[in-house]
Amino acid sequence: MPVLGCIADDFTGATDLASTLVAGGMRTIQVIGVPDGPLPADADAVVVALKSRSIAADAAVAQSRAALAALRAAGCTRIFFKYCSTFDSTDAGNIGPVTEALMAALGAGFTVACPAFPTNGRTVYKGHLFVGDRLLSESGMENHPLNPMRDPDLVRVLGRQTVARVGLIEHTTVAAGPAAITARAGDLAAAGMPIAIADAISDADLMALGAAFAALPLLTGGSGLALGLPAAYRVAGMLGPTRDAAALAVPAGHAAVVSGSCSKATNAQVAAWQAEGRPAFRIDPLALGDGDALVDEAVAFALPRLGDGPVLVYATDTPDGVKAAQARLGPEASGALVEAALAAIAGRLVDAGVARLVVAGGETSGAVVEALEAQQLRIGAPIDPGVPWTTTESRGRPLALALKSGNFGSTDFFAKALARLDG
Ligand SMILES: Nc1ncnc2c1ncn2[C@@H]1O[C@H](COP(=O)(O)OP(=O)(O)O)[C@@H](O)[C@H]1O
Ligand SMILES: O=C(O)[C@@H](O)C(=O)COP(=O)(O)O
Repeated sequence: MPVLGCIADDFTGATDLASTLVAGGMRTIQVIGVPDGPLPADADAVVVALKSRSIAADAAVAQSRAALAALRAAGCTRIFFKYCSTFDSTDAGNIGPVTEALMAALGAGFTVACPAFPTNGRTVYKGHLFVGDRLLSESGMENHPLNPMRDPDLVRVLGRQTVARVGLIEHTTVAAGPAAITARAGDLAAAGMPIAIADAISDADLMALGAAFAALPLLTGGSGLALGLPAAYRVAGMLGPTRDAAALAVPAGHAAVVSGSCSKATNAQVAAWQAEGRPAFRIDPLALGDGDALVDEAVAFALPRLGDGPVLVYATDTPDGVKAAQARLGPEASGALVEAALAAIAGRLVDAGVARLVVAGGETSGAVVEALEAQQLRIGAPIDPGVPWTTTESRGRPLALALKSGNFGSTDFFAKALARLDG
């Protein structure tokens, strides 16, 4: 019976968390959307992937509550709400509203919020989120198409999204270890702050937070906060021995990359692909909207080339390009239009024999995976930190999928990911 039930607010975030749990020796499955049937009893952890990061807060709350009910029915006694290591949200939510709804449903008197992921350069110090050596608000995330992050002070950011007051567990406390951390949590709860941002600047900090909070009914954060959980559950006698990540059976077939992320990292990855002379087709949002003409053109570009190697279809653009599209179409409408086009293209490529697909971008991955009607992902080894290969079935066909968070991956990620399957 699974111990840990996870609710992820996007699909790349879900595979990131699942990858961490697998690396910690937990048998983990990822399910797409709120499960409507029984969950496998032989998993240690179940990660429910929602596409709830950028939708209305009440819809995100409803979906998260439904996921919680399914996870509790499957026997999970610990719940993890996974959001982005760059705390992607707006003042309307959804991190705060979903956290408060899950706390209420679980009767949780205290929970922690920690997006730190030091391996990928996200650290939290004095409640401020850094990406590499820059504050969140100067990291490129201030230009995100859907949730620009312009305030790096997470106590303030989360406080704007919650009814409850938000406290801080400072680094001096975290560095002092689990006993100091739980004492501080008790003090904050008693002082009327039932949610606290926790500082963490190293994996050792995250291990201490995991050990301190493994018994809480609800944890919230990035995948880094899960680093210490497998060991803590093992110490508590809740888990069997460490398991090796299952080797994936990778299907044969053509390969493609679909990219809708406009992050700095993805822009560099698209540029690196093109600099190697690899085939790439650009989707211009301003040329979409007249039926499926551009979708047809993209498919017509890709199909004859697939026999020679992987093809990239991308809407990825610079902040100025995104601004131009948003000025004409509006931020939400341009995002939705591009997502729908990329999802349709991915579906047609898979129908035409693509069996290995890299998708860049969390919302983009959500749209693509929903269009492919995938229901469960098996998690394999990481390509880069936070991005594993996975396998699934799309309408009866086996499919290898790598869902790349916009901000993750080395510059040569796309080619590297596909080469990894051949190796
Ligand atoms: N050229 C573009 N102009 C406007 N919006 C775009 C463009 N390309 C992609 N988008 C949208 O930007 C959003 C990127 O979000 P996402 O896929 O989650 O990437 P990330 O993982 O970098 O956050 C999606 O909604 C996508 O459709
Ligand atoms: O925590 C992270 O950074 C990722 O797991 C994540 O949530 C990915 O989101 P996107 O950057 O929108 O792909």
